[in-house]
Amino acid sequence: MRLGGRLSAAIDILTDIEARHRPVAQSLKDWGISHRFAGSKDRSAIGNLVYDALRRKRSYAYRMGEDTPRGIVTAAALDGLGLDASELLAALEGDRFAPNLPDEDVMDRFLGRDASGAPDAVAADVPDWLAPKLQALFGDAWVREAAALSDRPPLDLRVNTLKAERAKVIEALKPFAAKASELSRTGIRIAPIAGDGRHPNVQVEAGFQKGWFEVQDEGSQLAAALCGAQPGNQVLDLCAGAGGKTLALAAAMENTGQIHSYDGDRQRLAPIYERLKRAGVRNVQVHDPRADLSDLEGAMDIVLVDAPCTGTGTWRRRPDAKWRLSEAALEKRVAEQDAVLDQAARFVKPGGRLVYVTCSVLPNENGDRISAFLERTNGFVVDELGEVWVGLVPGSHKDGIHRVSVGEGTALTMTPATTGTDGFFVCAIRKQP
Ligand SMILES: C[S@@+](CC[C@H](N)C(=O)[O-])C[C@H]1O[C@@H](n2cnc3c(N)ncnc32)[C@H](O)[C@@H]1O
Repeated sequence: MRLGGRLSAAIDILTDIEARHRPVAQSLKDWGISHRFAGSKDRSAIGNLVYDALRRKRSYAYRMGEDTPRGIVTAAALDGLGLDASELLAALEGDRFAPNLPDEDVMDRFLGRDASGAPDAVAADVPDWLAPKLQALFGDAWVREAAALSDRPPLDLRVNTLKAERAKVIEALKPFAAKASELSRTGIRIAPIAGDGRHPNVQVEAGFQKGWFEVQDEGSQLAAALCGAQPGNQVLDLCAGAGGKTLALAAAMENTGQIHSYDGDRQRLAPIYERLKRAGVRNVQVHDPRADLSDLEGAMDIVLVDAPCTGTGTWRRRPDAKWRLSEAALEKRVAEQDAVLDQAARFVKPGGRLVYVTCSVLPNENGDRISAFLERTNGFVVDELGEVWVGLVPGSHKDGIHRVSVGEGTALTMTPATTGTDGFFVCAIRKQP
């Protein structure tokens, strides 16, 4: 396909997403099924256009002066491919599949204009109702923080230290310019996609098949590391899902002690068995939703609650979720978070810790949930995670991350703008002996 056909496809897919409120991955997949002639490069290029357009939907529409799929896909092409208007039009010449794009002077105006004159929520590329919530957390920096949630994300890997050293994995992934992560000691980073390229499918690499590494955002790796799990510990991963954090904890515990991995949804838990096997993990017991966990009550050194959340911290990877999120969905998540915190508390042993994690940056889902929990539950105090962070991350400074005062302690919020990771919140609360 030439660029014209790719642009037309991206416009069709965006129109479908908007008309039918469909997840972007689903729309792209359906398009692929009904256009089997399109090659993998075409699919990635179309995917980039659609994702970029969704990431910056409002600021692109403002700068282009046109809030239509055509307007924002054109913006994504100019921005993402680094073309000027005449280069874009020249690339479409004689292409009968090319869409009818905005005029050249409109494109020139787009390129000459940033979104600084726009209302804050437009420049930040967020729905209006979320602006006050983000402002409450980030203060004057909120537009910059929110805008960074619209960047293309890197591809992050976690080295499975049960099977390989980081240098060995980096060497194996040399063709992809893989580099040691800046913050996570077990992390490897492959830079964000440039232009119309794509990330390598690292899961077909021999190293992946051998269990040397997992795909895991650096923020998720750090959230697991902040649990401070030690060899020999007893740990309950209460919202284990497909096991991303379970695997990281198992490696930190050097395959000793015991991790109990549970999830309320059997479907989400299903991939964990295969992943544990590939990673060579032997200290995990998986409990399906029917399991009786009462034997674990009052016995855990660490209970990890990787809570169900709105996922605002992952908007770089799932930009469509940003526009689908509603106040009702947020309220539903908040209720689930309160319930799962109450459920978790009874498993913590005296002197043990409950570590609460979300991949959201919204205070309602984060510090507010812990404050509410402390109000209705006796005997827990919030740890000082700021110092733990400095100890964990080589060369870091305590101002390199958002510290959030909760109760008498400090929780942390990671963001693309500050830590270069997805957005994550981590708070550790200790059960008093
Ligand atoms: C953020 S995801 C977990 C991701 C996973 N820990 C990882 O690192 O890959 C949240 C999970 O919580 C589960 N969940 C929600 N409410 C729950 C509850 N009350 N008890 C146990 N699991 C719950 C959901 O099924 C979902 O899999």
